[in-house]
Amino acid sequence: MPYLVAEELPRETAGSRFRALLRRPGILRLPGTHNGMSAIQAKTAGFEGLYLSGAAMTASMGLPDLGIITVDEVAFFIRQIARASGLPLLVDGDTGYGEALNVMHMVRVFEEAGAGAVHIEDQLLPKKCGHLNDKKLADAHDMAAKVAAAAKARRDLVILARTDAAASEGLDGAVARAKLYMEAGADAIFPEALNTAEMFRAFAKRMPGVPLLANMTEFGKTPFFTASEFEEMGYSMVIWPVSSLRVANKAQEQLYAAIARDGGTHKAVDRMQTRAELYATIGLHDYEALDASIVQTIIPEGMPQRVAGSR
Ligand SMILES: C[C@](O)(C(=O)O)[C@H](CC(=O)O)C(=O)O
Repeated sequence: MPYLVAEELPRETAGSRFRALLRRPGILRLPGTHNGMSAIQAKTAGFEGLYLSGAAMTASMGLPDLGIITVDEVAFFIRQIARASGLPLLVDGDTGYGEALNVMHMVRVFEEAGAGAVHIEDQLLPKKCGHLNDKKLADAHDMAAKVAAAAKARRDLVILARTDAAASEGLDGAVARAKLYMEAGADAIFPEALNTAEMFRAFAKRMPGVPLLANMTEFGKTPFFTASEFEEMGYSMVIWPVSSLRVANKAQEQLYAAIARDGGTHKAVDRMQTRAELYATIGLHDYEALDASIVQTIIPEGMPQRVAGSR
């Protein structure tokens, strides 16, 4: 049903619904959804929580993932995904868009926009995809201050601290940072760009009792593991951050090439979501039925009728 009907809206905040998912047994599977449409499609496939990737969001805007977009631009994406799906969403908060006060502002804006969780990372700007080389790391205590600021600003939002330290400081450095960030108030840890099963296992073993997130991004440093394999290695959440956008982008690229080549879309039609499928996905008829029911029922009697042309 449309998000417009109050009684259809979730009563609990997105943060507490995200926590509830996290408390359940089994790994929490969070596919990346780069807009409202993909969020609906992921929900239809059975997912109960979603991920909003900085890489996918910026790429969909035709921009690189260097931390150059703004909090309000991200809020626009959060709102459409939360609204269209009604599901709790983990949002990529990059480096928090600045220092402590900026992080607090980000947390408030994201939470008000409908996010259930956020992750912030210990890179310096311009930040990079965690699977690239030569990342510049923030001082661990400066990052801990950001985590503390985030924890102070949130109501229910789940705070994940991401550490990009494994590449430059090794597993010991990543573990030491993760422990510091937990002491500063993080709820969970995202160890970025681990590259072997041994590394994933060793990290989890050294962080007992701490919810951990695994990033199954393609074309990066992490070899392919399934959700069950990550669970077995000690992880409580897994994201496939950019996959939906990668697939959509490839399909679009082929479409434009087909129009340029064939002078029309006629050869691409069998690869399109049909009009009927599109309307069914967004629930057009539910919105129309809602409008019809309101127009039918809400006609106050005894109200003076406006005569056409009168003011
Ligand atoms: C998780 C990530 O931060 C993202 O923006 O989704 C990226 C994903 C990617 O670039 O593949 C990352 O730094 O891993």
